Amino acid sequence: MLISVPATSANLGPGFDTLGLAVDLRNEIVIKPSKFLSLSTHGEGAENPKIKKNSLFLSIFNENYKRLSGKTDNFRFEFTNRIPISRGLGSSSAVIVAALSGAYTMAGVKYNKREILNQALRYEHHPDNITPAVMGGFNVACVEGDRVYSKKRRMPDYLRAVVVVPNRTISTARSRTVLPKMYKKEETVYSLSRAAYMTALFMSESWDLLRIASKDKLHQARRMKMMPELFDVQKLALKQGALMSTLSGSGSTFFNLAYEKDADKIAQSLRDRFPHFRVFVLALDNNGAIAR
Ligand SMILES: Nc1ncnc2c1ncn2[C@@H]1O[C@H](COP(=O)(O)OP(=O)(O)O)[C@@H](O)[C@H]1O
Ligand SMILES: N[C@@H](CCOP(=O)(O)O)C(=O)O
Repeated sequence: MLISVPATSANLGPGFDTLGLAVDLRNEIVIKPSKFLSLSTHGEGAENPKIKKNSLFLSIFNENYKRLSGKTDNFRFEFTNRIPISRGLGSSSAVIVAALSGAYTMAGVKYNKREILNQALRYEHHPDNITPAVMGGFNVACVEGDRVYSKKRRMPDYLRAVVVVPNRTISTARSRTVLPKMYKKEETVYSLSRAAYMTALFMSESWDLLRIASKDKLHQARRMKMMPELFDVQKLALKQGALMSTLSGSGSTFFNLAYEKDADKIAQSLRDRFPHFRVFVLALDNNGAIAR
Protein backbone atom coordinates (compact mmCIF):
# COMPACT_ATOMS: atom_id res chain seq x y z
CA MET A 1 0.00 0.00 0.00
CA LEU A 2 1.33 3.46 -0.95
CA ILE A 3 0.07 6.60 0.79
CA SER A 4 1.04 9.99 -0.58
CA VAL A 5 0.11 13.36 1.00
CA PRO A 6 1.01 16.86 -0.26
CA ALA A 7 2.53 19.82 1.57
CA THR A 8 0.15 22.68 2.25
CA SER A 9 0.40 26.42 2.73
CA ALA A 10 -2.16 27.70 5.21
CA ASN A 11 -3.58 31.16 5.98
CA LEU A 12 -2.46 32.72 2.64
CA GLY A 13 -2.16 35.99 4.55
CA PRO A 14 -5.51 37.04 6.03
CA GLY A 15 -7.26 33.65 6.01
CA PHE A 16 -6.00 32.67 9.45
CA ASP A 17 -7.09 29.09 10.32
CA THR A 18 -9.39 29.16 7.25
CA LEU A 19 -7.66 29.25 3.84
CA GLY A 20 -5.03 26.88 2.47
CA LEU A 21 -3.77 25.23 -0.68
CA ALA A 22 -1.77 22.14 -1.60
CA VAL A 23 1.55 22.12 -3.45
CA ASP A 24 3.21 19.31 -5.34
CA LEU A 25 5.74 18.25 -2.71
CA ARG A 26 4.73 14.91 -1.22
CA ASN A 27 5.54 12.64 1.67
CA GLU A 28 5.13 8.98 0.71
CA ILE A 29 4.65 6.00 2.96
CA VAL A 30 4.74 2.36 1.91
CA ILE A 31 2.92 0.05 4.35
CA LYS A 32 3.29 -3.74 4.27
CA PRO A 33 2.04 -6.45 6.65
CA SER A 34 4.96 -7.77 8.69
CA LYS A 35 5.77 -10.19 11.54
CA PHE A 36 7.29 -7.34 13.57
CA LEU A 37 6.89 -3.57 13.68
CA SER A 38 9.65 -2.00 11.57
CA LEU A 39 10.27 1.52 10.25
CA SER A 40 12.65 3.11 7.76
CA THR A 41 12.92 6.85 7.06
CA HIS A 42 14.51 8.71 4.15
CA GLY A 43 14.67 12.41 3.37
CA GLU A 44 13.67 15.29 5.64
CA GLY A 45 14.35 14.61 9.30
CA ALA A 46 15.90 11.17 8.65
CA GLU A 47 18.87 12.10 10.86
CA ASN A 48 16.61 13.08 13.78
CA PRO A 49 15.87 10.16 16.18
CA LYS A 50 12.51 11.69 17.22
CA ILE A 51 11.34 11.96 13.61
CA LYS A 52 12.64 8.45 12.83
CA LYS A 53 10.58 7.06 15.72
CA ASN A 54 7.54 8.86 14.23
CA SER A 55 5.38 8.50 17.31
CA LEU A 56 2.81 10.95 15.84
CA PHE A 57 2.19 8.65 12.86
CA LEU A 58 2.30 5.41 14.86
CA SER A 59 -0.06 6.51 17.61
CA ILE A 60 -2.70 7.75 15.11
CA PHE A 61 -2.28 4.73 12.82
CA ASN A 62 -2.52 2.21 15.71
CA GLU A 63 -5.48 3.90 17.39
CA ASN A 64 -7.48 4.04 14.16
CA TYR A 65 -6.45 0.62 12.80
CA LYS A 66 -7.64 -0.92 16.08
CA ARG A 67 -10.88 1.12 16.06
CA LEU A 68 -11.66 0.11 12.46
CA SER A 69 -10.48 -3.51 12.34
CA GLY A 70 -10.76 -4.52 15.99
CA LYS A 71 -7.23 -5.97 15.65
CA THR A 72 -3.65 -5.09 16.59
CA ASP A 73 -1.34 -6.17 13.75
CA ASN A 74 2.29 -5.48 12.89
CA PHE A 75 3.41 -3.59 9.79
CA ARG A 76 6.53 -2.36 8.05
CA PHE A 77 6.40 1.43 7.37
CA GLU A 78 8.75 3.01 4.82
CA PHE A 79 8.68 6.80 5.07
CA THR A 80 9.98 9.08 2.32
CA ASN A 81 9.80 12.62 3.71
CA ARG A 82 9.97 15.51 1.28
CA ILE A 83 8.03 18.11 3.30
CA PRO A 84 10.40 20.23 5.42
CA ILE A 85 9.55 19.75 9.10
CA SER A 86 8.30 22.60 11.34
CA ARG A 87 8.67 25.15 8.55
CA GLY A 88 5.01 26.07 7.91
CA LEU A 89 4.35 23.64 5.06
CA GLY A 90 1.94 21.44 6.97
CA SER A 91 4.32 18.61 7.85
CA SER A 92 2.27 17.62 10.90
CA SER A 93 -0.98 17.63 8.89
CA ALA A 94 0.66 15.43 6.28
CA VAL A 95 1.66 12.91 8.97
CA ILE A 96 -1.85 12.93 10.49
CA VAL A 97 -3.59 12.52 7.12
CA ALA A 98 -1.13 9.79 6.08
CA ALA A 99 -1.64 7.86 9.32
CA LEU A 100 -5.43 7.99 8.96
CA SER A 101 -5.28 7.11 5.25
CA GLY A 102 -3.01 4.16 6.09
CA ALA A 103 -5.22 2.93 8.92
CA TYR A 104 -8.41 3.08 6.82
CA THR A 105 -6.90 1.30 3.81
CA MET A 106 -5.01 -1.37 5.80
CA ALA A 107 -8.21 -2.07 7.78
CA GLY A 108 -10.03 -2.57 4.46
CA VAL A 109 -12.41 0.35 4.98
CA LYS A 110 -13.50 2.26 1.85
CA TYR A 111 -11.40 5.42 1.41
CA ASN A 112 -13.71 8.36 2.05
CA LYS A 113 -11.98 11.76 2.02
CA ARG A 114 -14.68 13.55 4.05
CA GLU A 115 -14.37 10.93 6.77
CA ILE A 116 -10.55 11.18 6.78
CA LEU A 117 -10.81 14.98 7.03
CA ASN A 118 -13.25 14.91 9.95
CA GLN A 119 -11.07 12.37 11.75
CA ALA A 120 -7.96 14.51 11.09
CA LEU A 121 -9.64 17.40 12.95
CA ARG A 122 -9.37 15.33 16.16
CA TYR A 123 -5.58 15.60 15.93
CA GLU A 124 -5.14 19.11 14.46
CA HIS A 125 -7.82 21.59 15.47
CA HIS A 126 -7.35 24.19 12.72
CA PRO A 127 -8.65 22.96 9.34
CA ASP A 128 -6.55 25.07 6.95
CA ASN A 129 -3.75 22.49 6.45
CA ILE A 130 -5.62 19.21 6.85
CA THR A 131 -8.30 20.24 4.31
CA PRO A 132 -5.98 20.83 1.31
CA ALA A 133 -3.79 17.92 2.45
CA VAL A 134 -6.82 15.62 2.03
CA MET A 135 -8.60 17.35 -0.87
CA GLY A 136 -5.85 19.11 -2.86
CA GLY A 137 -6.41 22.51 -4.50
CA PHE A 138 -7.36 25.79 -2.82
CA ASN A 139 -9.76 25.34 0.10
CA VAL A 140 -11.93 27.46 2.35
CA ALA A 141 -12.74 25.61 5.55
CA CYS A 142 -14.62 26.18 8.77
CA VAL A 143 -15.32 23.99 11.77
CA GLU A 144 -18.76 23.41 13.26
CA GLY A 145 -18.84 20.99 16.20
CA ASP A 146 -16.59 18.10 15.26
CA ARG A 147 -16.89 18.52 11.47
CA VAL A 148 -15.02 20.43 8.79
CA TYR A 149 -17.17 22.23 6.22
CA SER A 150 -15.06 23.12 3.21
CA LYS A 151 -15.18 24.15 -0.42
CA LYS A 152 -12.41 23.34 -2.90
CA ARG A 153 -11.36 25.11 -6.07
CA ARG A 154 -8.93 23.40 -8.45
CA MET A 155 -5.84 25.47 -9.20
CA PRO A 156 -4.78 26.09 -12.81
CA ASP A 157 -1.53 24.60 -14.14
CA TYR A 158 -0.13 27.96 -15.32
CA LEU A 159 0.58 29.05 -11.72
CA ARG A 160 3.53 28.05 -9.54
CA ALA A 161 4.43 28.27 -5.88
CA VAL A 162 7.88 29.73 -5.25
CA VAL A 163 8.58 28.53 -1.76
CA VAL A 164 11.40 29.95 0.40
CA VAL A 165 12.39 27.59 3.22
CA PRO A 166 14.63 29.11 5.91
CA ASN A 167 17.06 26.92 7.81
CA ARG A 168 15.35 27.75 11.12
CA THR A 169 12.36 25.76 12.33
CA ILE A 170 9.31 27.39 13.95
CA SER A 171 6.96 25.14 15.87
CA THR A 172 3.32 25.89 15.08
CA ALA A 173 2.28 25.46 18.71
CA ARG A 174 4.92 27.99 19.83
CA SER A 175 4.19 30.36 16.99
CA ARG A 176 0.52 30.48 18.03
CA THR A 177 1.52 31.63 21.52
CA VAL A 178 2.99 34.92 20.18
CA LEU A 179 -0.45 35.95 18.95
CA PRO A 180 -2.73 38.16 21.06
CA LYS A 181 -5.79 36.74 22.79
CA MET A 182 -7.88 39.76 21.74
CA TYR A 183 -7.84 41.82 18.53
CA LYS A 184 -8.99 45.36 17.80
CA LYS A 185 -12.06 45.70 15.62
CA GLU A 186 -10.02 47.56 12.92
CA GLU A 187 -7.45 44.71 12.66
CA THR A 188 -10.19 42.11 12.53
CA VAL A 189 -12.12 43.90 9.80
CA TYR A 190 -8.91 44.53 7.81
CA SER A 191 -8.15 40.79 7.64
CA LEU A 192 -11.72 39.51 7.52
CA SER A 193 -12.53 41.69 4.49
CA ARG A 194 -9.36 40.57 2.70
CA ALA A 195 -9.91 36.88 3.45
CA ALA A 196 -13.39 37.17 1.92
CA TYR A 197 -12.05 39.16 -1.04
CA MET A 198 -9.19 36.70 -1.57
CA THR A 199 -11.61 33.77 -1.60
CA ALA A 200 -13.65 35.50 -4.31
CA LEU A 201 -10.45 36.15 -6.30
CA PHE A 202 -9.35 32.50 -6.11
CA MET A 203 -12.81 31.28 -7.02
CA SER A 204 -12.91 33.60 -10.07
CA GLU A 205 -9.21 33.21 -11.04
CA SER A 206 -8.60 36.98 -10.68
CA TRP A 207 -4.93 36.65 -9.76
CA ASP A 208 -3.81 40.19 -10.48
CA LEU A 209 -5.63 41.63 -7.45
CA LEU A 210 -4.11 39.23 -4.92
CA ARG A 211 -1.54 41.74 -3.67
CA ILE A 212 -4.24 43.81 -1.98
CA ALA A 213 -6.26 40.80 -0.85
CA SER A 214 -3.31 38.96 0.73
CA LYS A 215 -2.44 41.62 3.31
CA ASP A 216 -3.10 40.73 6.94
CA LYS A 217 -3.08 42.31 10.37
CA LEU A 218 -3.83 39.28 12.56
CA HIS A 219 -0.68 37.20 12.62
CA GLN A 220 1.89 37.69 9.83
CA ALA A 221 3.96 40.68 10.99
CA ARG A 222 3.83 39.53 14.60
CA ARG A 223 5.33 36.19 13.60
CA MET A 224 7.76 37.57 11.01
CA LYS A 225 9.36 39.70 13.73
CA MET A 226 10.80 36.42 15.08
CA MET A 227 12.82 36.27 11.81
CA PRO A 228 13.06 39.81 10.40
CA GLU A 229 14.81 38.66 7.19
CA LEU A 230 11.36 37.46 6.08
CA PHE A 231 10.30 41.08 5.49
CA ASP A 232 13.09 41.31 2.87
CA VAL A 233 12.04 37.98 1.31
CA GLN A 234 8.51 39.34 0.90
CA LYS A 235 9.69 42.69 -0.53
CA LEU A 236 11.99 41.04 -3.07
CA ALA A 237 9.44 38.44 -4.19
CA LEU A 238 6.80 41.13 -4.83
CA LYS A 239 9.35 43.35 -6.62
CA GLN A 240 10.26 40.43 -8.89
CA GLY A 241 6.62 39.85 -9.87
CA ALA A 242 5.06 37.47 -7.35
CA LEU A 243 1.27 37.72 -7.40
CA MET A 244 1.22 37.43 -3.61
CA SER A 245 3.83 36.74 -0.94
CA THR A 246 2.71 35.47 2.44
CA LEU A 247 4.06 33.67 5.47
CA SER A 248 3.29 29.99 4.93
CA GLY A 249 1.25 28.73 7.87
CA SER A 250 3.01 29.80 11.05
CA GLY A 251 6.39 30.07 9.25
CA SER A 252 9.27 30.03 8.80
CA THR A 253 8.61 29.34 5.08
CA PHE A 254 7.45 32.08 2.72
CA PHE A 255 4.88 31.21 0.04
CA ASN A 256 4.90 33.17 -3.22
CA LEU A 257 2.34 32.62 -5.94
CA ALA A 258 3.50 33.42 -9.48
CA TYR A 259 2.70 32.88 -13.12
CA GLU A 260 4.77 29.97 -14.45
CA LYS A 261 6.64 32.31 -16.82
CA ASP A 262 7.89 34.44 -13.86
CA ALA A 263 8.57 31.68 -11.34
CA ASP A 264 12.18 30.80 -12.22
CA LYS A 265 13.26 34.44 -12.31
CA ILE A 266 11.69 35.10 -8.90
CA ALA A 267 13.28 31.94 -7.48
CA GLN A 268 16.74 32.84 -8.81
CA SER A 269 16.60 36.37 -7.32
CA LEU A 270 15.62 34.88 -3.97
CA ARG A 271 18.43 32.29 -4.15
CA ASP A 272 20.99 34.97 -5.03
CA ARG A 273 19.93 37.22 -2.16
CA PHE A 274 19.28 34.49 0.45
CA PRO A 275 21.82 31.74 -0.33
CA HIS A 276 21.28 30.17 3.12
CA PHE A 277 17.60 29.49 2.39
CA ARG A 278 16.24 26.72 0.15
CA VAL A 279 14.01 27.90 -2.71
CA PHE A 280 11.69 25.49 -4.55
CA VAL A 281 9.50 26.13 -7.58
CA LEU A 282 6.50 23.84 -7.23
CA ALA A 283 3.39 23.08 -9.22
CA LEU A 284 0.12 23.36 -7.31
CA ASP A 285 -1.54 20.10 -6.34
CA ASN A 286 -5.17 19.27 -7.05
CA ASN A 287 -5.22 15.64 -5.91
CA GLY A 288 -4.61 15.79 -2.17
CA ALA A 289 -4.07 12.54 -0.28
CA ILE A 290 -3.76 9.39 -2.37
CA ALA A 291 -3.94 5.77 -1.17
CA ARG A 292 -3.31 2.92 -3.59
N1 LIG B 1 7.76 13.40 8.53
C1 LIG B 1 7.56 13.44 9.84
N2 LIG B 1 7.85 12.36 10.59
C2 LIG B 1 7.61 12.38 11.92
N3 LIG B 1 7.09 13.41 12.61
C3 LIG B 1 6.80 14.51 11.91
C4 LIG B 1 7.02 14.58 10.49
N4 LIG B 1 6.60 15.77 10.06
C5 LIG B 1 6.15 16.44 11.16
N5 LIG B 1 6.27 15.69 12.26
C6 LIG B 1 5.85 16.07 13.63
O1 LIG B 1 5.19 17.32 13.55
C7 LIG B 1 5.93 18.34 14.25
C8 LIG B 1 5.93 19.61 13.45
O2 LIG B 1 4.66 20.14 13.46
P1 LIG B 1 4.43 21.71 13.27
O3 LIG B 1 5.22 22.47 14.27
O4 LIG B 1 2.97 21.91 13.21
O5 LIG B 1 5.13 22.00 11.87
P2 LIG B 1 4.54 22.23 10.41
O6 LIG B 1 4.39 23.71 10.32
O7 LIG B 1 5.56 21.70 9.48
O8 LIG B 1 3.25 21.49 10.35
C9 LIG B 1 7.35 17.76 14.40
O9 LIG B 1 7.99 18.26 15.53
C10 LIG B 1 7.05 16.27 14.54
O10 LIG B 1 6.63 15.97 15.83
N1 LIG C 1 -3.49 28.49 10.78
C1 LIG C 1 -2.35 27.85 11.37
C2 LIG C 1 -1.54 27.21 10.26
C3 LIG C 1 -0.31 26.50 10.74
O1 LIG C 1 0.35 25.95 9.62
P1 LIG C 1 1.73 25.15 9.77
O2 LIG C 1 2.06 24.68 8.40
O3 LIG C 1 2.71 26.14 10.31
O4 LIG C 1 1.47 24.02 10.73
C4 LIG C 1 -1.50 28.91 12.10
O5 LIG C 1 -1.30 29.96 11.52
O6 LIG C 1 -1.11 28.67 13.25
